[in-house]
Amino acid sequence: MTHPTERAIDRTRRCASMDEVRRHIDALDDTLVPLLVERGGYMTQAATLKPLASQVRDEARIEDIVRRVRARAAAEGGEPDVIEAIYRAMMEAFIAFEHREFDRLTAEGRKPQLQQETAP
Ligand SMILES: C=C(O[C@@H]1C=C(C(=O)O)C=C[C@H]1O)C(=O)O
Repeated sequence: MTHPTERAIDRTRRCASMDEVRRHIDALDDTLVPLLVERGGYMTQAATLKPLASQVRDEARIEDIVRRVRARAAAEGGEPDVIEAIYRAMMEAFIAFEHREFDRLTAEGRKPQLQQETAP
């Protein structure tokens, strides 16, 4: 259980101007974007490992992630509905990227072939 003083919401600084607000937002985006890029790298890995394009979108996994991040948002003093909306939009963008990666890797012949495709 997260200690109340360790919640993310409690790290938000009180600002006296919009300039200050935006400086804090820019600094957080400098942390967030590299993490999102790193997360995207796993879409390429997933595209390599999934044998079928129909496996790129995994509804059960999406709902597991939504459940998990909603709970984490609440524990951090945030809004579960806001975090869910961000995550659903992010995962749609990543699924589209994973489909592009799946197609690219297939075209480049860098995906392991399915058993039935390699059988004589
Ligand atoms: C990375 C995966 O592929 C897709 C992308 C997901 C994500 O962005 O977390 C989740 C589920 C899948 O629809 C996966 O199956 O885990």
